[in-house]
Amino acid sequence: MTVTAADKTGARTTEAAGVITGARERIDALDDRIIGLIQERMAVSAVIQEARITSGGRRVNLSREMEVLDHYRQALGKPGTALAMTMLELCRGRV
Ligand SMILES: O=C(O)C(=O)C[C@]1(C(=O)O)C=C[C@@H](O)C=C1
Repeated sequence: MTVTAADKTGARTTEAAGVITGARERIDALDDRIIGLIQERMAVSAVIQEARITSGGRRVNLSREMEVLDHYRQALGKPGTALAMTMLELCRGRV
């Protein structure tokens, strides 16, 4: 059995299926860029943590994490805080 564009997108018309397919391609490209930026952030965060640990400090700096969480919350609202917490976990591991 053939799977049509409408089946794949959930649209009920070929016009809507075309819009959705095009927009999904843009989302996939955006997600690739977001993932790349997250990986870049992880690398920069690792440099900071390594410098602090090598100097005798701790991996985690809670006051800075509060600033990061507040930044995301101000930009994206409450879900922004959850997103920032996941980002911080990716960058410094679980605490
Ligand atoms: O800014 C720092 O001091 C960092 O170590 C970076 C970072 C972050 O990824 O934003 C990671 C761990 C710290 O607990 C706080 C923030």
